[in-house]
Amino acid sequence: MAPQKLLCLPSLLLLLLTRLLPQADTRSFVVDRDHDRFLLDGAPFRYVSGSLHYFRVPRVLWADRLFKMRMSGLNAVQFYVPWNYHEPEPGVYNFNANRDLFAFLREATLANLLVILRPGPYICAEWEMGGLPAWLLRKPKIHLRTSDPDFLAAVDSWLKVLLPKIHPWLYHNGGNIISIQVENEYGSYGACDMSYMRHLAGLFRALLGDKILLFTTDGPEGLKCGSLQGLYTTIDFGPADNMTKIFALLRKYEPRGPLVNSEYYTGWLDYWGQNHSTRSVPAVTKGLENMLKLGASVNMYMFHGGTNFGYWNGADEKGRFLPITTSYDYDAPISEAGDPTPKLFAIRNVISKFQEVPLGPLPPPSPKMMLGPLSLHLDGNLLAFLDFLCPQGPIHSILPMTFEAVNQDHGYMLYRTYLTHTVSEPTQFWVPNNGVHDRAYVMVDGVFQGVLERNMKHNLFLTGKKGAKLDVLLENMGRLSFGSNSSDFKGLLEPPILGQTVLTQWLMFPLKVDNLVKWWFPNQLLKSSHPQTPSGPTFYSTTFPILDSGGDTFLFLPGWTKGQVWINGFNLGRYWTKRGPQQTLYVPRPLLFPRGALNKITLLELENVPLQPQIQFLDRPILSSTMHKTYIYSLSAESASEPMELSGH
Ligand SMILES: CCCCNC(=S)N1C[C@H](O)[C@@H](O)[C@@H](O)[C@H]1CO
Repeated sequence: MAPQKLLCLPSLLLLLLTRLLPQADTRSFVVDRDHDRFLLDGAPFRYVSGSLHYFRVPRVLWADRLFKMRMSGLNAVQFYVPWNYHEPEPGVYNFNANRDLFAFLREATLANLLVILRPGPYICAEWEMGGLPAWLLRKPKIHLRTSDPDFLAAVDSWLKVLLPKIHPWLYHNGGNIISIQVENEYGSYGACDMSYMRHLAGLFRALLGDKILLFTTDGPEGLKCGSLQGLYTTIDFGPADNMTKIFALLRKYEPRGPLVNSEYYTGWLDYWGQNHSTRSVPAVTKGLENMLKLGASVNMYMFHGGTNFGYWNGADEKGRFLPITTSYDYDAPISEAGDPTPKLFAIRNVISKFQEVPLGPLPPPSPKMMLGPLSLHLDGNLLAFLDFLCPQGPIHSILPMTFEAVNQDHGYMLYRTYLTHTVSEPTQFWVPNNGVHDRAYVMVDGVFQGVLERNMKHNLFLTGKKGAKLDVLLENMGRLSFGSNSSDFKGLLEPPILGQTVLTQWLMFPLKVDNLVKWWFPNQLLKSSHPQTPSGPTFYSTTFPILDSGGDTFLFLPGWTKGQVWINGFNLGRYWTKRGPQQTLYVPRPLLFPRGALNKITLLELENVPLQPQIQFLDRPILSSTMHKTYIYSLSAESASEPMELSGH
């Protein structure tokens, strides 16, 4: 509990606590270089930690997840602080509700977990732009993660708000934060700008004082540019890596002091369109045991992955642009739905060989709910709602502008132009220099024509009369979170070409889809909207009650193609049934209204809907299959029976 909170306790309890708790002035967490170990309050200490990202778990579930981590035998929790989650606009800060970092710190204290904090400012984490706010790119020439004055000015302004708030939570001040990481795997970034790292180290030291342990984390190949005199050097690697070789390399940078693996990978991330990643239990536990035998301190990345709700997923570029999936299950010891897995029990068993594990059972898996199939009704094509999606009206420019140039950070923007001449023969429509960032849904006079995608060869041929409306809906699939030295601008980065004609004179409509879905569909519009053929960007919805007490559930969208889902106004994230490997979206029980009230689900389908626009809620996730067929799970009392194949899709 933060020190200032102690003061509101009844005086007798306060007196008792101050007798029991080590006094702030005797609290310490230091490196003992004589014996290659940490000391906590003067006693030898080794942390066995796990990563849990509060920004990927609804606040109401934080205590549950942290309790399970403690019961697994962990004595610390490690997490990042995403800058873009807390400063949505320059100078505007949000530490409320699901973004209440300090409530999470309190929950970690109550779970008797120490904290290893990683405030970046860059965090990677498969998070949108690696945690950096997209508004930085409103200065297009900014050089991220360097001593570029524009970048440093924004970093200083943010850290001068965040770090003073963190100060009271430092362990020696009575809080639970034992160490703080500066930047993140800086050695993996091409810039290698040491004045930037020195600037950060100086700022952290100035704002946090000289007692807190500051450290860096890098992969083996990044130690040269990622480590810095005065910051304790730690490393990250996974079960398949050669621990002996890597720790020997680390010793070149930290000849004395405890060995630390700050990210021991228990699983791995998933990309849309790639196979689901897993790491085997024996491999993970063997590597963990070997490190603990060496006396190393270890943080398991991830211990609980959670979900990339909304538009928060990031992306990687490995030959081509690869957006991260909505699920961040990570094949972690605690599943995306918060359930203990066999991997957790195996890890708990290893930890018990080295230190006390709390007595008592792990909570069982949470209750799960099945529901449906539910039929959705057509609300109307996206274009029918344009005035409500862009109430301030369009921005005009001869050439198309990026999302960042019109202050639109996430989601969708509509680009509109008019044909200056009739195109009677099918004519190729394309964007030079791979300029579609990231997916474009093309319509002529409201009729869906097809899709263009970043890094993908798409041939799209159009016809249209002079004066016809050419609409291009651009989807931002999430900004690069790793590696790229260049900024990941979104939108139409080049003017599209139709045949031999460069198309100019564009209207840009930044779309506030969440506001429309969250607050209201204009009911009078629903009656008057003339639902065209249900293809292209289209809204569907329905309402439904849950049965008995309900439970966690997994939204299954058989036959749908790709889009976004909201439940009771909460942006659940992206689905891409057609591409996989994720086929279901995790729906935490607290998002649903109790029995007797009606829940509302809204879909924005971007391409094509199934012949029967139905959805289902299953009692289990499907994270590793690319469905080329349409399945409907026949409902049965005990659980989803084998899927019944309906039709090819
Ligand atoms: C495929 C390259 C991914 C780069 N990220 C790597 S190596 N990782 C290290 C990084 O520090 C962490 O934030 C996570 O991003 C993790 C992968 O889950």
